[in-house]
Amino acid sequence: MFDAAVLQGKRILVTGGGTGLGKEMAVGFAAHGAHVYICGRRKEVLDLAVAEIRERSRGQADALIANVRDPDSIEAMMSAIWADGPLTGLVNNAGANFLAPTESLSPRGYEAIRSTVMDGSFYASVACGKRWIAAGLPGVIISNLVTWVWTGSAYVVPAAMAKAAVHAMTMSLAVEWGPKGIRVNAIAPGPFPTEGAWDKLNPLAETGVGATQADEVPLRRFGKMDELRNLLIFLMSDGCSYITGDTISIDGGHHLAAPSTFAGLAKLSPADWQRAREAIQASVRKEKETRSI
Ligand SMILES: CCCCCCCCC/C=C/C(=O)SCCNC(=O)CCNC(=O)[C@H](O)C(C)(C)COP(=O)(O)OP(=O)(O)OC[C@H]1O[C@@H](n2cnc3c(N)ncnc32)[C@H](O)[C@@H]1OP(=O)(O)O
Ligand SMILES: NC(=O)C1=CN([C@@H]2O[C@H](COP(=O)(O)OP(=O)(O)OC[C@H]3O[C@@H](n4cnc5c(N)ncnc54)[C@H](OP(=O)(O)O)[C@@H]3O)[C@@H](O)[C@H]2O)C=CC1
Repeated sequence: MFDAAVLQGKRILVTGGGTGLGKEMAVGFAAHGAHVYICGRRKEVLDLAVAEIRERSRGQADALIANVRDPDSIEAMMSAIWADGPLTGLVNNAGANFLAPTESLSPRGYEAIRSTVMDGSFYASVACGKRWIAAGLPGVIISNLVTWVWTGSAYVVPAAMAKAAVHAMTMSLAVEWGPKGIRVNAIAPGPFPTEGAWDKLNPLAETGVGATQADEVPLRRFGKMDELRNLLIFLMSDGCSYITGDTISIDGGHHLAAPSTFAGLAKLSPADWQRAREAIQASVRKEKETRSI
């Protein structure tokens, strides 16, 4: 879909790029000419991921250990990267989440998710942004959100709240940093099964509902990693130079068919629809009989 050199010369950090969606994005960036950096909290996982990214992309990849919940750890990572040259792009991808009834969450449980998603995205964005601004360089920030920024979601309330905060950051920084040549966008994926997410969000047969079910997606399937890569490569490329401040869904229409909509009516037969129509019309007739004008 893209020229193999479309990201030549780019230097892109993907937080949480040692696993799941972040690793898949990193493969796409590196295969299209970028030097990718990934970070996370597990050295062995990162080392294996770097080897895999290099092999699958035939491109350049390096890893740094960093905890996005800790601003000092982010600063140390950025200093180490900048010592070899400035980044051109950042993907705020590191995330944390688990299913839990909200009334059961302790302050520490809430804090673990909020600090990873909201604080981590803020600290990493500012660490890059201040360096780009000081050097008069352009830059691109993309945050990996979820469609809950529009719909919310029960049983994952801290994650929905924190992602919504990063959605607000995206719109706000796009305006503040636009005049400095920094584009700030986000993506809102629907279900792309990964071990990390499914372990936390679909741990039992009984937890397989709506959010993690392919048959609730209008396109009737999960997302594919190539589809995710195509969007990320485009958003990161110079060809995307007039898009900023946007959060783009990539979910097969999932959030538009959310449980809060009438999506479940897909199961009605033509005979059911006929009975529904008769019932509605009967109600309208009854109301009409009592109209005064
Ligand atoms: C549209 C559809 C798209 C389809 C669906 C896809 C949706 C995508 C949206 C987002 C998805 C993701 O981010 S998926 C990414 C999933 N990957 C991850 O989560 C990786 C990172 N996760 C982690 O680091 C850990 O899992 C996490 C627990 C969050 C933090 O680890 P820590 O070591 O910091 O924390 P711990 O000390 O273990 O725990 C901190 C507190 O949290 C509490 N806690 C931990 N697990 C708990 C649980 N299950 N229920 C209640 N409370 C829990 C503990 O009791 C502690 O509180 P006290 O008892 O008070 O001390
Ligand atoms: N899979 C899906 O269907 C969807 C996923 N998303 C988003 O995609 C992103 C990736 O999720 P996914 O790949 O599925 O899940 P993973 O669990 O595989 O990815 C999460 C990554 O974040 C890293 N991470 C977590 N906490 C920290 C931290 N404090 N500092 C540094 N790195 C950290 C983890 O590494 P480590 O633990 O080693 O630090 C891990 O590599 C998340 O933001 C998620 O919300 C959005 C919508 C749908």
